Amino acid sequence: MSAKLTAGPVLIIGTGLLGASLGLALRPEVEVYLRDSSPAGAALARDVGAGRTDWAGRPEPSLVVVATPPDVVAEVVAGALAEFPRAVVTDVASIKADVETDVLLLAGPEAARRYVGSHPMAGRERTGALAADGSLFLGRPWVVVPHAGSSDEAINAVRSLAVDAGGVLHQLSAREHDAAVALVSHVPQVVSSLLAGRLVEAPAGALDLAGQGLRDVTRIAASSERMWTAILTQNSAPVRAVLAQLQVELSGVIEALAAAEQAGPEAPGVHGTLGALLRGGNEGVARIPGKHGGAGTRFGRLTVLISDEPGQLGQLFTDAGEAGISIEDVTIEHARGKKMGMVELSVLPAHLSDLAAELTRRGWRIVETEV
Ligand SMILES: NC(=O)C1=CN([C@@H]2O[C@H](COP(=O)(O)OP(=O)(O)OC[C@H]3O[C@@H](n4cnc5c(N)ncnc54)[C@H](O)[C@@H]3O)[C@@H](O)[C@H]2O)C=CC1
Ligand SMILES: O=C(O)C(=O)Cc1ccc(O)cc1
Repeated sequence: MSAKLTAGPVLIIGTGLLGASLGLALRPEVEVYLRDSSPAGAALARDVGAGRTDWAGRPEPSLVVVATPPDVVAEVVAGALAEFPRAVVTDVASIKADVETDVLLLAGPEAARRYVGSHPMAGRERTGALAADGSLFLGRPWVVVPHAGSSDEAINAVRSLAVDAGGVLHQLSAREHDAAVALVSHVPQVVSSLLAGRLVEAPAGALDLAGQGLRDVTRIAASSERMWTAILTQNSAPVRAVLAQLQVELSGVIEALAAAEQAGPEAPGVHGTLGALLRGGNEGVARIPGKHGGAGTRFGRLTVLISDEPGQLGQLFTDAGEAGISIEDVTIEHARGKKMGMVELSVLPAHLSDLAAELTRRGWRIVETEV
């Protein structure tokens, strides 16, 4: 018996990162067909195991998932509604209101009863099937976005798809969705790109000093130009609204720094403005849900120096395991040009001092602990 709710076959149109990852997540229990405007793109997704390309003449898909770039999603959805008159059709585009309006216009209200938008909040900075990963959606929010005319059957099929892929269900209207992702996804992309853009002409000597902080806030600046220009222009009003708020606050910070420059660091208002900036950041970051989806868990962090030799990392994990302490997260930073690196282990704060003591006893060099 299939362990999935989705009966299939599922046709995935657009077999890049998202489409191929979804195929991998659904197979082998669900039969997956692949289609892409690039035959090489479809063949690549087939070769990574995301589904079959030789599906002509086989049973019609019961569900079509459109995973093309966002600017062509609406026309591809409308085409699928016409080509497969019994299938439910969804898409995974990062913006929803624009797509919904265009699908209703292109397909008409009757066919559009079989359309429900969706958006898995999971991705990577890389595109294409070679970067696909069947566990991409595990434990990540998956927003189901019905429109007023979506049928219950279509809504249930798309909710089942999200669950089968391992996602955590959320349901919002297209407008609610677009406002939410402007704040949590689209503006972060703009801010990350703006900051990373400042690095283009930075002296190499300055970049050599870069630490984890810069890497954290610029990771998504490596994202696809084509996809993100389409997302930003299709969600322009909500993104602009958040950026305008940032602009006001940024002007306040610039004014405070100008006052410090002219009248000294103790000039009236300077500490108040900068303190409010930092406090707001502390409060905001504490509200981001933890990796398991609940309220944000604050972990203690412990940084260990390791030499760049085979087996060091495995030994470190073994030693932590033997101390009976579960590692919640890990980041590794290699020291450029040196045969060593820093491993930052995140653990529950109550376990931090025990772990530090045990690792020190076993000969590890602890560089920093932070509650
Ligand atoms: N990359 C990410 O992190 C995330 C992306 N999304 C959404 O997923 C969708 C796909 O993004 P990716 O997989 O990253 O892009 P991608 O560039 O890896 O894949 C898109 C695929 O669609 C194909 N394609 C383009 N036009 C087509 C058409 N008219 N008909 C059939 N195939 C066509 C391309 O050849 C390509 O293989 C986008 O709508 C994006 O907003 C959603 C969540 C995360
Ligand atoms: O890399 C990350 O942190 C992401 O959150 C990726 C992402 C990119 C685009 C989306 O529409 C949804 C998720």
